[in-house]
Amino acid sequence: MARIDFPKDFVWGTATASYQIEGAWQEDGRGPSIWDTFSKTPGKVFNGDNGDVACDSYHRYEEDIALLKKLGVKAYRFSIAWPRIFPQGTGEVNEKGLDYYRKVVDGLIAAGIEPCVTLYHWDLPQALQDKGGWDNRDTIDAFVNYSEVIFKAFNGKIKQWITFNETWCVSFLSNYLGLHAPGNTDLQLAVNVAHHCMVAHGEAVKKFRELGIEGEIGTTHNLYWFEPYSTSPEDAAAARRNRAFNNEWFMEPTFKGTYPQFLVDWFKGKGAEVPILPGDMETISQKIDFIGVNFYSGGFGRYKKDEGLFDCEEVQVGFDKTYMDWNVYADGLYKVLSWAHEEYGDTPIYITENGACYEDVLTEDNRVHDVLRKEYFKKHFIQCHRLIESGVPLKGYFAWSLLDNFEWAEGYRKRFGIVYTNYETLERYPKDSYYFIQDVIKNNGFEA
Ligand SMILES: CO[C@H](O)c1c[n+]2c([nH]1)[C@H](O)[C@@H](O)[C@H](O)[C@H]2CO
Repeated sequence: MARIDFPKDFVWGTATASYQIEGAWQEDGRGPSIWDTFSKTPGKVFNGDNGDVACDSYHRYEEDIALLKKLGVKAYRFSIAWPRIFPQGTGEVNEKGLDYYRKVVDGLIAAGIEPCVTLYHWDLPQALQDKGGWDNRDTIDAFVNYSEVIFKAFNGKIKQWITFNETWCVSFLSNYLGLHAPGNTDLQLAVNVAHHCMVAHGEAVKKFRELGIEGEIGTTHNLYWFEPYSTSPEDAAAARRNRAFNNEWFMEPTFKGTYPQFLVDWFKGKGAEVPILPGDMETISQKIDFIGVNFYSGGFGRYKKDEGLFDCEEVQVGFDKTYMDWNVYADGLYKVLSWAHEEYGDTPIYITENGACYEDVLTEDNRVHDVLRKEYFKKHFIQCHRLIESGVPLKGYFAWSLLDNFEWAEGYRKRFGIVYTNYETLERYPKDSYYFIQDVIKNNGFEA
């Protein structure tokens, strides 16, 4: 058995998001978000599930903080619900909304846990969507206004700031594939949304710097490792398009201030062009202090004419699968972050999400023996260690997720938590994976 030891300043954490855990959807002045609308649109979410109650963390946040403290994490990543702060997206600040997050942040700090806050994890105020949402450039200013209120309210308390969670999901998953809120299926619209979200990210970074807010700011992109099935040029080109759709389309603007030209041309051929205004690319590529990467899986693809958006079909090569039918491809984590480091330089990296969904069974004595999830984490921790040993500036890891929670279009049937949530009683029960991670954090390593 080989000993795997992490640097003493390595940040172990877990992650959640507002709409997925808070519930209290109409409490204390919260306005409706696009996920309230989408989840209550018949056929959009499994079983008609919605976030009205979720894990009720709005009322049970102290239980969550106690679980985090017992777990031994150094940091906790959560998101702030814009509709709690500005029920109509802009206008007057809803102080009661801010009060909730003041209690969470103060509770975390009292427990010795660093709050790491995502400003936008998909719950756009519906009132802004009614005016075009991210397709409307006015939403950029609304986001900066909202961000400024949060920056000022928590300056000195929150030290790690993430502007957006997964602009790929906000744009292509939600506005081209139509699987997430608001559920559009238009490529040009999705390209507009992606661009405007990245401009909004850059404008928020500028505001953060202008205000002299303490701490570090970055953004989180979901990176997917995707390789050609064969060495044929057709497979290589097809796989590169598919990978770039997820990775380069967002990382290039963020770090190089340009879009990958081969994909710009490809989208142009599909009738979609990027609505760049003068100054946009400089704004998007504002220097950031870290990059958050969400990694779950990867795969192989080959050329197949007229298959999907990129003439590319995924090829099954025998990976084990999670309950989301995602490949368990831990080496992909090493490959994608090595690639990102090589391509985009030495900006510190945090894995802001990594985890797995399996069919969990709660035993009579309220235990969950989630062997497969433990194995998933162990495999990915080893790859984290390989990355650190290889000189990649990997500074921390946030397990997704602290709790079983509202898994978007999959509703509550898909569980990612290291803590089991009983949705009838809202009781929380740590799973075996929780105790595994607790031990890894305590020893800052493990026997591989
Ligand atoms: C392809 O996976 C994505 O990177 C991804 C996976 N996940 C995410 N993004 C979101 O950030 C979370 O809100 C989800 O709950 C979580 C699990 O589905």
